[in-house]
Amino acid sequence: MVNGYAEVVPAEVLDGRPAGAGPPEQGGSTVSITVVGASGDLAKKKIFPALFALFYEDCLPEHFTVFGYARSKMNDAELGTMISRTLTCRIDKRENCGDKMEQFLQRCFYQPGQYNTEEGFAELDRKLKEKEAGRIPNRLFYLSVPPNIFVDVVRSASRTASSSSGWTRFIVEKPFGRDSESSGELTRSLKKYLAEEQIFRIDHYLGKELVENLSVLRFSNLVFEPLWSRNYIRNVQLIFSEDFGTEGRGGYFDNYGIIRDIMQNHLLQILALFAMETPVSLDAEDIRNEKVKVLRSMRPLKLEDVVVGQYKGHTRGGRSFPGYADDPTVPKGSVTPTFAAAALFIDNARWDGVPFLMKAGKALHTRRAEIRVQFRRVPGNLYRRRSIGTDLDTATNELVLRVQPDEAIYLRINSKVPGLGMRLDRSDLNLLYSERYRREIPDAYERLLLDAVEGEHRLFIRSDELDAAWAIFTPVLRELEDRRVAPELYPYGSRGPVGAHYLAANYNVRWGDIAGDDGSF
Ligand SMILES: NC(=O)C1=CN([C@@H]2O[C@H](COP(=O)(O)OP(=O)(O)OC[C@H]3O[C@@H](n4cnc5c(N)ncnc54)[C@H](OP(=O)(O)O)[C@@H]3O)[C@@H](O)[C@H]2O)C=CC1
Ligand SMILES: O=C1O[C@H](COP(=O)(O)O)[C@@H](O)[C@H](O)[C@H]1O
Repeated sequence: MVNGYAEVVPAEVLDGRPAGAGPPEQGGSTVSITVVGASGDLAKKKIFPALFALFYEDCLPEHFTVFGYARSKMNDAELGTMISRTLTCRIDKRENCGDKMEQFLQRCFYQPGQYNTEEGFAELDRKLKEKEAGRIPNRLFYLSVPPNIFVDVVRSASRTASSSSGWTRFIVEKPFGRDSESSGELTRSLKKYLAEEQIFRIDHYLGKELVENLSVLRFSNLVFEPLWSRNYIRNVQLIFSEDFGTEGRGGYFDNYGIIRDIMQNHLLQILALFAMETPVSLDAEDIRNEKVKVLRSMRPLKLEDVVVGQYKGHTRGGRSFPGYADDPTVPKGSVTPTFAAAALFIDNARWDGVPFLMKAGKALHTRRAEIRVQFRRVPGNLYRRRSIGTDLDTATNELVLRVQPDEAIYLRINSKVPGLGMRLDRSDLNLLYSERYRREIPDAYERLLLDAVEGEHRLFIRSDELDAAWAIFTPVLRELEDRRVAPELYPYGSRGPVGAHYLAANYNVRWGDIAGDDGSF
């Protein structure tokens, strides 16, 4: 698929273009990107800066326009001022930075309007046409608004501001519902107005460099793929932690909790890429078909395989850190988890019996996201008694993909300590990105926005993937809520509830992120 033109889609909606229109002539087209909810946090923090970075790198088409759309009263100049505060150039690309920002801001415009009526979008359509100036119009809408407004925006924008002869696409932000039912309802509502090919459900973890590299590592290195199964892998750990709480987002968060916020999407997407079979090709549908298969092979998560926690206030070094429940936007007595650990299983031939452990939490001691693969022990290890302070029988190889911060891939091995004796210790074969690659790593939103402009769906979630993902988590979420399971309290800035260790121990696992420096368990 090139630029989204070779897809098989219903004739009338064909990505917003009339059937048989064929690809637009080179140079004869334009792309308009409308950020709906332009006054909001995500737009300021991520979307406008990512669009600028793409512009700086000459990745946007020659003719493009950016529109901000929201209810807030603003004019073009005020939008420009708001955006300019958020723009930065990459450290290695400082030359002409100011000029580039100016050129970018000249392409940014604002249209105020409501989300649930068509007037604002009709006015937007009029302005877009003016900017498109007779070129083939392609339009991308980024829904950066709270989820209860998604369908209103799609209804109004698709009816009044769709492209007449080019493509029209919508990027939809998470959350995609709260459970199987509400997610299904959202999908059905979106599909009243859009074809699946027009919908780009974003999971920004799929745009992270290390997550992209996961498939490259697996499928282009002979040394890994043969080991990638229950025969050699003891367990897989997917770990997410943040060293700050829900500050300012408690109102949103309380309705979702950490399982929906991080596990059901970011960690599960990584798991699917990690565990899928080799796709037929790198085409979006081939990759997504494999992800769906692996997700459908997973057992629904059981309550006994979940531990939940919630952070409480803590004072350290004379500084006080508030508890989750201290947030005035959080309802009194909330049992919403800000931490969860879970053991998941894939019932297929490759992964039968291998625990996939997930751990995600806010207000922990560190900010980190990583995948840890612990291999089985070496049978009949000749060197088991030659180590320095480590039992080599249990200190097995571990492959770590550190998604952030300090992106790295390292393999923990046992190695001989130089000298005349025969002593072994643990060392890392380490690919540290900042040492190997001297360029700044693009933000995930840059890659994903570029893919959406190019019509590439590979890193976006298909509706059947979403259904399969919710099927794994919905029963346990319902049970946690029906029973009002009390979360284990943990101090702000700690390593989280001890229950997570007992859960791992049930499967004979120790969390890799808390094992001794020598890797011993
Ligand atoms: N912020 C983040 O870090 C992340 C956000 N997301 C998702 O991205 C989307 C946008 O997030 P974020 O920018 O934080 O959201 P905001 O709460 O900042 O909302 C974005 C804009 O939507 C409008 N808005 C807010 N609340 C309402 C309401 N109740 N009714 C109508 N309009 C409203 C406001 O614009 P105006 O009043 O001008 O119309 C606001 O500026 C959400 O779906 C969120 O879940 C996903 C990952 C991370
Ligand atoms: O989707 C979300 O992600 C962020 C973490 O993203 P990162 O790229 O900064 O790791 C998280 O803070 C937020 O709660 C969640 O909604």
